Amino acid sequence: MSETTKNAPIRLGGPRAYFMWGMGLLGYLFAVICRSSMSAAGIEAANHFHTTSTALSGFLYLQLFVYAIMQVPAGVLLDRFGARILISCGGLFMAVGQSLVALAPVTWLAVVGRGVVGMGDALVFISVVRLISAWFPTRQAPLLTQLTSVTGGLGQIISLYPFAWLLRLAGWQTAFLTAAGTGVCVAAAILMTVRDDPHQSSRRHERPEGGLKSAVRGLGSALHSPGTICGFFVHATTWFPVNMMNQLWGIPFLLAVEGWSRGTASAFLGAGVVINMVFGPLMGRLAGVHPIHGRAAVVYVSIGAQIVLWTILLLTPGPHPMWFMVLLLVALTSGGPASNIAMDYVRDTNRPANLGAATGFANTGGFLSSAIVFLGVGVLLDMQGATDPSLYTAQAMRMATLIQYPLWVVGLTGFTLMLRPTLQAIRERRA
Ligand SMILES: NCCCC[C@H](N)C(=O)NCC(=O)O
Repeated sequence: MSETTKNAPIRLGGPRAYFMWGMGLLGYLFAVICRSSMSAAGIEAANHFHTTSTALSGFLYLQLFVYAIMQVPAGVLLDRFGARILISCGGLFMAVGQSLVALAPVTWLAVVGRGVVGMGDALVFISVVRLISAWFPTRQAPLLTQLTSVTGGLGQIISLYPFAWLLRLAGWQTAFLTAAGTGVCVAAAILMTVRDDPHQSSRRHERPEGGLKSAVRGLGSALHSPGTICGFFVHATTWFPVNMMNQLWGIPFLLAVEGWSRGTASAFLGAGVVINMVFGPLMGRLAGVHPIHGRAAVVYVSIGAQIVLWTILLLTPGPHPMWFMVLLLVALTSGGPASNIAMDYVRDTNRPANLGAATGFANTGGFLSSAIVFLGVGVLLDMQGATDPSLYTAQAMRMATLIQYPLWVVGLTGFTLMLRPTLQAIRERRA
């Protein structure tokens, strides 16, 4: 590289930055397609493995579990090897996982395949967030993070329509092997084109001194930063209610408490995708322009609205008027984009060398709280004798969803305690 190029001022946020982000986004879109492909396969999956839909939900748990426990190691690896390597490896892992699902002669091998998909998936989102921090100015990064989340979410639509269509037309193996082949192409494209940092002179990640040990020490420093813990609480407190409704308990709740049909309940929850598209860019812009008061306001308003509307819902008899249910959906959906503000607190309070570990840690928050709620609702239903869906009464469902309140109390307390030192750190850094 010539001296001139080396000394040329680096332009953050220019066309090259958008290209790098676009490639990362491609990796994330593929990750979302893979994670939702099994549920999109629906009845075909049950038929293919000669099993029940309930047993198939085990696939979802495993994938989520692997994703969650991999976040911190993935973050440490991200600091060591960089986003380019991690997203590419993520794509390859997912390709291997999808191939196992395609070819598995027995169900347990497909379960392993889904675990491998979860492992690959875990490497991608935090790596794209890391690419954004490297390539865009601080003020623009929150918007790009939100756009990643919204655009990547479209992967679910790709699974539900083109992928499900291919599955019905060409069969199980062809559909899952096509997904696997796509993963290999995506990984190769990212490996060949992405550069982790505009300051690097080649595509090779300039590894920090001290090997993996020093990357693990970086995790220690990341945990000492108030913004990392603040981000963890933001992620843990904003997102679990909408995740609980979308992933598992929304339909049974709406059937039991509101007396809706399955079709109406699915359409209602599906409308959240559109609301998300509005909230994501709005919150991203606000979080970039008003890092001190704007971000905190979004978090408090989102959690506050969710608590108030859930409380009204649980204290008043159903069916509730549609305008009220729409308000509830808007409040619930705001939790998804609000959870991304976690990444903004992390980014603005950590050294670039520890950013992967810090982001990985914060990103476990919502997965941990979601896991507690997924399981807690089931346990509380069982304790009331509602052991199968035919026994889910409105009263049992209302009682079971009370599990959210202790999480809100812990999360809000943690966020409020960590907010002041986090804002102090942001102010100092910007001064
Ligand atoms: N539709 C909104 C989803 C919120 C995304 C969430 N903050 C998150 O952590 N995503 C990680 C991922 O891998 O998707």
